[in-house]
Amino acid sequence: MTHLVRIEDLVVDYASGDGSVRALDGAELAIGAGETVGIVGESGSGKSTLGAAVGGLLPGAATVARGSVVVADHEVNTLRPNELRALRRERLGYIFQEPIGSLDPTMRIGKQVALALPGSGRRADVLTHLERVRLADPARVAKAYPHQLSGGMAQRVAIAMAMAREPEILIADEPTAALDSQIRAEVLDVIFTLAAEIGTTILWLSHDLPAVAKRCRRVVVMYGGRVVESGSAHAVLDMPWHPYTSALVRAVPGAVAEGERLVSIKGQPPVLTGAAEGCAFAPRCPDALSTCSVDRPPVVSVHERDVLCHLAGQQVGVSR
Ligand SMILES: Nc1ncnc2c1ncn2[C@@H]1O[C@H](COP(=O)(O)OP(=O)(O)OP(=O)(O)O)[C@@H](O)[C@H]1O
Repeated sequence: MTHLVRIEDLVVDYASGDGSVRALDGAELAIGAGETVGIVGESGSGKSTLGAAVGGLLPGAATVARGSVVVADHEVNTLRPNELRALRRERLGYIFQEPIGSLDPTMRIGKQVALALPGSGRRADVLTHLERVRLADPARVAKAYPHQLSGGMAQRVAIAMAMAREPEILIADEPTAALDSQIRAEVLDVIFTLAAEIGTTILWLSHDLPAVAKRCRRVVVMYGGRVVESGSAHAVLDMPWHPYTSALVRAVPGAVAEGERLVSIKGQPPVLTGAAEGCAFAPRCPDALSTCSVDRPPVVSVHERDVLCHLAGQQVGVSR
């Protein structure tokens, strides 16, 4: 299988006041065309950094210390600025958490959508694109300024713009986190339906495990800047092999039967300043062996699932 996105041994550091923070610590990921992928993990696990790295959108404070990001056969880290802009324009779409912030406050919506379209962006095309994201009264929306829209409407406009050129890959960084729960499902429906119609691959960075299980074929679990488990969303979330995935699943309300206590993951996720010595999850892992805090775990691949755990070989076929 040729991969649309291939990330190998990616290490990204952020310069900060007290030194540097390692956000990605040897992340590995390969994604095929047309996949729907949910990337999950606690805050600080590196999801946003990974998503930004795919489009060469890392902020100025970030340095790629090692590794490669190949998107549609282009090594993103070595592209010239104009090549990178072309890659983003032609092949990538981004949706962020704060829809209003991603729109220009001084420009009417219609004009902004027209600018996102290929060619001259005629009025009829603008209205068609606003209809595609199921906005009622597109003519009125086109005349509005961003501050006149609700959060859900603004996110639909942002989706229309991100999908205007029918991108090969859509990177959606917690696109519904700022919305009410009912609107969330509607916005996710719009994203996933449109992407399926166009054939766009989705990379959805999310905290919402049940929604990922429902909508994505594949799940990627991140911890301490590495992908610790990936595979079919149903298989991984129904029967996690990595102790971290297992803890994450048990921390979801609804994952436990009525009357049972919700298990929170004890301890805090790490803030790395360099390479983790062993497994970054070892200090919080109930099953850690002595080797876990000193040796970095290798990737174990079994039944189309990749697991980064010293125990993985023993977990095959075993529900945790
Ligand atoms: N601009 C920045 N400057 C310094 N450190 C940063 C910056 N952006 C991210 N980090 C740090 O890098 C690590 C990974 O952050 P990242 O935002 O990629 O994680 P995340 O999983 O997306 O978190 P969240 O779910 O909260 O968005 C964290 O320790 C974070 O504090």
